[in-house]
Amino acid sequence: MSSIHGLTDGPVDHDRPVAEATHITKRFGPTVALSDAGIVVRQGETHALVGRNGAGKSTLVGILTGLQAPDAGAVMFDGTPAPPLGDRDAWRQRVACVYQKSTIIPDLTVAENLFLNRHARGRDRLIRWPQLRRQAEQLLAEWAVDVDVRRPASSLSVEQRQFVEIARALSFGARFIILDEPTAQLDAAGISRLFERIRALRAQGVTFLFISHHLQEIYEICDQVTVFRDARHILTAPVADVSRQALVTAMTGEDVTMPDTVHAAPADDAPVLLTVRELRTHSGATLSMQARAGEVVGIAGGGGSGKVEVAEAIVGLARPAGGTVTVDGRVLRPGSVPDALDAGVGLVPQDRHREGLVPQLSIGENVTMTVPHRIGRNGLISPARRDAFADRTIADLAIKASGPHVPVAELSGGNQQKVVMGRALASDPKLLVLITPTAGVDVRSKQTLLGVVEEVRGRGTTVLVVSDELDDLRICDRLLVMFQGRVVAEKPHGWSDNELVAAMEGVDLDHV
Ligand SMILES: Nc1ncnc2c1ncn2[C@@H]1O[C@H](COP(=O)(O)OP(=O)(O)OP(=O)(O)O)[C@@H](O)[C@H]1O
Repeated sequence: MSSIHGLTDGPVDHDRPVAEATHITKRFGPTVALSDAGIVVRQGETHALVGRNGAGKSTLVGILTGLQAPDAGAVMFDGTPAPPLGDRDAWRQRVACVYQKSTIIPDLTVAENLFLNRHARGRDRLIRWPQLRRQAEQLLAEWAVDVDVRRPASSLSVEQRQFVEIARALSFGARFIILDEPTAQLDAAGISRLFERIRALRAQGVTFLFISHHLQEIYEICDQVTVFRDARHILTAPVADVSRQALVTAMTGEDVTMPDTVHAAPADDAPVLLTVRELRTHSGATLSMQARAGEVVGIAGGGGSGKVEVAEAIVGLARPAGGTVTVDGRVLRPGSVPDALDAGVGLVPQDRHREGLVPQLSIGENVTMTVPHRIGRNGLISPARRDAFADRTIADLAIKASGPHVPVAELSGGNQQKVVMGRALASDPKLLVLITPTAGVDVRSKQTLLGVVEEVRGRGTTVLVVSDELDDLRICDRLLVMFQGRVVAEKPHGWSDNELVAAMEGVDLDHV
């Protein structure tokens, strides 16, 4: 196995480029994902890469990590040309990317994941388990990661998994780490712990490329920012020199001012559409609530609050331990998504990779999957009607794609999320349940998606927004704030960000 390295010898040289990609062009069929674009990341900095969905960020990451070859251009590490694509070990010593989607193997222990394919073996070629475990413990201790290496990787929280992946990258010798939307699934406390870790490693000379759609995070943790737009490099500058407005303008190419959300509350006499009675999840979270037609209700809460579990129980993604859900007078069959869909529920699940989409199928097939009756008759689907339906979705949600036939797998992450939303809306649902709907979605697209909510509620749809994102929650008429499995506060529209954040952390500002 390779030895466990200490950190870079000598002082950090802030002028030294650790990674450089120059004049990169990359095409996928007719799509130009990168056009003569590039980036220079210097030692010890935390460099933000931002851009709208489909701007080319993930494509650049694929090229910087040697998973994809550019059609033109070059990659250098520490001033020397990148290794050949096939030499994975050499790439691993230079760069690693921690993705939103885990790359560790759930059925293996943490120790096995850390030393996958570099097991300590004796002369008899047998794996030395005690030695392997000790090495894993030593490695995590070196990077101050407090995780029991005997645990199966599947039992790690997102935060622990990311720390393990960072430690694994460092153990290969890489001192340049790409974090691809690392905060997307973390709560506020998890984000501050991640940032502390980044700061500590940066002080030791580790360089980060940080991809995020949360611009405030970039101001908090990054020194430099690079903006890509439509496959091109637009600017690179110190974060301190770029205002938020200038950043958004660079990303969108237009001078945009964020409109104030117009808030239209539902009529007082609107009928109750959703009743959740003593719903109990297997993890012990409980919820009782009602929502009226046209009402937008938020279920807010941090990680471990139980908000996602109760939402999944409402829509049938998880079987509840008890309680009932009634939609427009119909009691839903517990744990049955088909029954919920049939009763008029539209759903944006938390994990689009697992529950959301069939990646090999086209946009058209995905958005019309739950509404075959809308695009055909007697079991025969009309491709023309399907295309027309999908074209409308593409236009309404500003999905960046050349047409309805494009397989969803070829879309950027944020655009995939919009397809999930399109599918949820396809049935004109009576109840729309959105679980962290804007994860991975760029600033402008967020406005589009949240604008759609405003529109459907105008047509009488009840919307449940399940999130810890203040932007998502701001559109709600009222919020139920969950903490440790219980609703601890209810807030009518007009709450302050501070009181909401405090309530999500379990602190009631009225009583401190
Ligand atoms: N394997 C592929 N096949 C075809 N097109 C692709 C493929 N991967 C990416 N693209 C296209 O390349 C363009 C850039 O996509 P990329 O994933 O790099 O964007 P991104 O900036 O990471 O977006 P997001 O913020 O949504 O993740 C998009 O138009 C996308 O549809």
